[in-house]
Amino acid sequence: MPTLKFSKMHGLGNDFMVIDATRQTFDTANAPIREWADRHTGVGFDQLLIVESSQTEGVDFGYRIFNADGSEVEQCGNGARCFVKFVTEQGLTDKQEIVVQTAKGIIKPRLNDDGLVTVNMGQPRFAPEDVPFVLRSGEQVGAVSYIVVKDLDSAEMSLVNMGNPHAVMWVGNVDDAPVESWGAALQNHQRFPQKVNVGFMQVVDKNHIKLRVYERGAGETQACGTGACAAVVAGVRLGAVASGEWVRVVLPGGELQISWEEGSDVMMMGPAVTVFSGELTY
Ligand SMILES: N[C@@H](CCC[C@H](N)C(=O)O)C(=O)O
Repeated sequence: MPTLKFSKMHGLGNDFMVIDATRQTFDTANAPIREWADRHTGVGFDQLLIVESSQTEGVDFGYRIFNADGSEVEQCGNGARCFVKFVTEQGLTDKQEIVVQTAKGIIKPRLNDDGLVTVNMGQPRFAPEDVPFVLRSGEQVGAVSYIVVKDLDSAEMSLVNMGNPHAVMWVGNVDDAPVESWGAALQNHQRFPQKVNVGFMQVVDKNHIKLRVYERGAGETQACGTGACAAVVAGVRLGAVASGEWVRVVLPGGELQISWEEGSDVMMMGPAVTVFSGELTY
């Protein structure tokens, strides 16, 4: 039976099992990811992160990400911060800023002197088919009738791709937003054949938003880094959030700082924590 060393990490409560595939053999095809993700009988995590070597000039590492349901995804913001902390703590690099290849492009996480991590998350994409769209009153989204949202009779969702797909809805109060029901229904809506991460954003002021995210392949998480980036991008485009300034994004698990202006890369800053390291056989 193969044995595997791993670390358990989290970024604002969005938790990860992190595997170093540069110094041990790891075959994702045979990995029981769903079993490991189980919070009662496994390690328990929202995403599995795999650190790989890179053969590409100027790129330090490869980074693969799997959701708790076993699906492979393109990007993970909280994971990127844990990634840089992991490769530093494990002695895989002594660089403060590393260049990482993900399934959808390059990201550049940097470990700051104060222990926080800043990540250049690259540019958001707005494909022509990703223009904001409106669900009208009475439209059926999965099993959920749309009329429920307060006194609104329609809601616009901004579709922002941060490498992975996000739909961001601007709501009056995140505390009573229908995150579970709407998140699950929208995620499986025919409009999103690849499924989607659904964010519920409350704008407190131009430099402060609150956010809850129902993640593709994991359900509602304590925090979603790419979701926070997508929400700030959506907020800037809607004129509700400050452009080119740090915006506080308060999630159930804590706080991130995100900054973006049209035409620029999205910057994210926040913590990354190692919980424990272990070894398992499978
Ligand atoms: N928690 C993540 C996002 C992980 C991937 C996402 N669930 C997807 O399927 O796209 C983050 O911090 O960005």
